[in-house]
Amino acid sequence: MTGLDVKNLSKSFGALKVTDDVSLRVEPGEVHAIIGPNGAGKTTLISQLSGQLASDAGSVSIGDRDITHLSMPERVKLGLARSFQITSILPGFTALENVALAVQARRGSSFRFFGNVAGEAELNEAAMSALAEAGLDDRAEVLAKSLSHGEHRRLELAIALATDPKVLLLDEPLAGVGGEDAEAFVSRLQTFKGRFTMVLIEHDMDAVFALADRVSVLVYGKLIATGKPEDVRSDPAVRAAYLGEEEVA
Ligand SMILES: Nc1ncnc2c1ncn2[C@@H]1O[C@H](COP(=O)(O)OP(=O)(O)OP(=O)(O)O)[C@@H](O)[C@H]1O
Repeated sequence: MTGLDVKNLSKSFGALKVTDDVSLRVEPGEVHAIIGPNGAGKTTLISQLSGQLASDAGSVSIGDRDITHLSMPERVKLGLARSFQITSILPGFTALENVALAVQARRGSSFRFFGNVAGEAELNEAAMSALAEAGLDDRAEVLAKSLSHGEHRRLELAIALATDPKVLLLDEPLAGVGGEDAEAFVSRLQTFKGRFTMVLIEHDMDAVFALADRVSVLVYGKLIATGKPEDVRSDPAVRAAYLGEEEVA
């Protein structure tokens, strides 16, 4: 199992310091949630971890490998996957074809377009297994553009799983997913616990408290607390800065 080490990471947009000297150790196998009010810098931080956004300062390591200067595809090959923006879904292709492309990308084979991909039984088998893990195998032949919002989310998860992640970055997986679908999605994510490390950004506090081993709280780009969910929930500084605000709302 592989952990993630984040040291003194910062990013500014113009005069706005969006992440400010963030240091964080995500233990191997842990589900680590990052919570915080709107605009706190959570998505920016995930983008810095995934390599979509270059940091102004600081370092990121996966296991003992420093990946600070690696591109996103290089990070994916080392096992750091981001759902849900790792690959944009191709609406005119089936769920299976979308996942098959991710399998192919992981294997580092050149980006051959369809015809070849659909014909490769072994590739399809790996893609089907990722689809099944995301609960979407019965929709394998459906065009991505015909999937519901909840199914899209599951397709994005399947695409991330197809890269065989060691560390999975989940950026608001429940956004726009409601009710029973959300509960089913949380249960699905729970089945991945212990298989790989997860960093989760999520506004749905029920999901956070159901999934996270530890929680870090980001406010105005700074981490103000890290700890077990129950400790963070009762931390006065956190309540004042964030959770209290939700209750008032
Ligand atoms: N590319 C960019 N250029 C300029 N400002 C940006 C850019 N990306 C983000 N910001 C600003 O940085 C701040 C943090 O944004 P970010 O999306 O990281 O926050 P967040 O915690 O994920 O918010 P939310 O919970 O609302 O998704 C915001 O004020 C946002 O407007």
